[in-house]
Amino acid sequence: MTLSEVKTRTGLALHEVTLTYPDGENRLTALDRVNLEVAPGEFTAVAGPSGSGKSSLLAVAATLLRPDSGQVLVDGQDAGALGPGARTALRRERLGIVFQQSNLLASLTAVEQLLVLESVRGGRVRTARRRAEELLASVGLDGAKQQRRPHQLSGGERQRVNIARALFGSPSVLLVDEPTSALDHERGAQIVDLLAEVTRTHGTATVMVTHDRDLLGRVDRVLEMQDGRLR
Ligand SMILES: Nc1ncnc2c1ncn2[C@@H]1O[C@H](COP(=O)(O)OP(=O)(O)OP(=O)(O)O)[C@@H](O)[C@H]1O
Repeated sequence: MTLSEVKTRTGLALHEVTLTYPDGENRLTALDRVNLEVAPGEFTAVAGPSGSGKSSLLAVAATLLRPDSGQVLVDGQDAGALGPGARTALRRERLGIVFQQSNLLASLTAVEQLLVLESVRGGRVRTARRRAEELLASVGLDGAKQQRRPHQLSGGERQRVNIARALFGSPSVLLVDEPTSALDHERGAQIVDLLAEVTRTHGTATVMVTHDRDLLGRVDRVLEMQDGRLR
């Protein structure tokens, strides 16, 4: 049994989360008493206008920003109650993050993008390589493409590598920021369908932030962000 199989998975919960930023003399409220629960295997989209707080919501859920008040629970663990080391461990072991901008390393092949995480963690290379290859194949990248560097892949293929990399640590929670912004409609739809599929097969509690309303029919639930409020 692997470590991931013994994880207790309850997904993501935000309770009454408020986040403010400094704004001259005042504070700007980016998140205003936000409540959100996403169960394992559930794919939730958060839509809303520019500046409504979507990226702030993801950053707080990713435990990268600490809210002014309220709780962020990942598999029932209160991120705010953890010290920096334990919070980093929580992020590494339970959270998968797909950023808007592909932040793949230019000099590494697709398979190495995943393995670099494993060498940081000190795992066994051969087992890790097999897992990386299987994951890349499962998101639609065949053997030859797994050996390509980012500039030799299309935007959609790079996004597939990002998704496989986010899944590599067997996360409970998958956070995805505007995954289709660099893609045309058809390729964007394929990426959202892929996210729906990995949410089912990997059982992740998935939250996707998006501007693209045409894609919202493909998710389990759509929530609207407006002026820092979620409904
Ligand atoms: N580091 C920061 N310092 C001060 N204000 C910020 C900071 N980051 C975001 N904001 C403000 O917080 C509010 C929410 O921003 P956020 O980036 O979360 O919105 P968004 O919905 O993701 O927008 P977009 O769709 O344009 O990416 C905005 O008014 C923004 O100007």
